[in-house]
Amino acid sequence: MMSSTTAVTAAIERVPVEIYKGNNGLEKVVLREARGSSAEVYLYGGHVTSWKNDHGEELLFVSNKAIFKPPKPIRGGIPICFPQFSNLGSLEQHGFARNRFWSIDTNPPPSPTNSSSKTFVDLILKPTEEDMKIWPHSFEFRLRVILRPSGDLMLMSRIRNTNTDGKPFTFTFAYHTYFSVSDISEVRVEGLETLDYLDNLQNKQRFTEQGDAITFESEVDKIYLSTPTKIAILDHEKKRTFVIRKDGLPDAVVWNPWDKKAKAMADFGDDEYKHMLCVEAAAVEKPITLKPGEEWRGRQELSAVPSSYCSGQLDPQRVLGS
Ligand SMILES: O=P(O)(O)OC[C@H]1O[C@@H](O)[C@H](O)[C@@H](O)[C@@H]1O
Repeated sequence: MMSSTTAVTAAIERVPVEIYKGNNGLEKVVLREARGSSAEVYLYGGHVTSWKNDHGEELLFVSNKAIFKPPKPIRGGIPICFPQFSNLGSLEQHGFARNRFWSIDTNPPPSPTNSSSKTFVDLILKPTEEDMKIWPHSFEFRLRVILRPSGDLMLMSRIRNTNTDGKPFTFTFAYHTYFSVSDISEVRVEGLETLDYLDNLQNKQRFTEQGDAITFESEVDKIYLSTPTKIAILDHEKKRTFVIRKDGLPDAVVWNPWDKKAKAMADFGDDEYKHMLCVEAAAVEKPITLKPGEEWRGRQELSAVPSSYCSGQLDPQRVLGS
């Protein structure tokens, strides 16, 4: 549903941000690059719901049954998990940032990472009085979503402790990215082999990954620890490779609910598990603590590149090398 467009310009040179009414009238920002790529970000959740390449192909998965209605988070895209990942604390699952209304930050402090890209939006989340009843801390969470001329999508988060009571706070975090894949049984993940992980399906027990590459034939819910800064998702059928580059986010969660859990989720189609995979750049094992005035940064950059390889013959260096 596309209706009124508003141009928001800032002092810096940039492409004006387009704002539309999206599903259920919720506002979304649309970013477009000259070569044809695009991205959409809902203010509800600060949530990227679409990332398309130059050919207009959607690269993120969003469920056909996704509920675009507060307080339910949107099923798919890139939910932001903050200030708590999963159920690792007293807050609701994955924290509250994904079901709060963010604002456009028209006057963000300078950021060193945006020298060349002009297509981006700055969002900000600050806690309400109600939020502070459940998490008694004052913070400013700035999220910049950048679409590069190449079509790469970058998310950069800056979280600042603005407590005036002198108290530090501690949080865990994830970019809960749902990648769109042709067929989960044709997908492999590279970059996590031989690493330790906590298995959410086995009481978060710690194991060491043994296989050459990670492939999928049943439910998976693992938190890989101290992961490299690059991870690749190879979609054999689609001949597409996603590359995740991350910074400040040592862990990587890999999740697919598979058939049984899919059926139990109201906002997820019974067979949709075949067409998605979550690989989530995260900071989980070692929670982050900020003193008043301190700021944390966590960044992920996503690329989608054509891949032509024969299963089992991939040289990981070719994908993961810079
Ligand atoms: O249904 P939610 O709250 O969006 O969570 C989906 C999944 O998110 C993953 O990150 C967790 O590891 C899983 O345990 C969880 O089931």
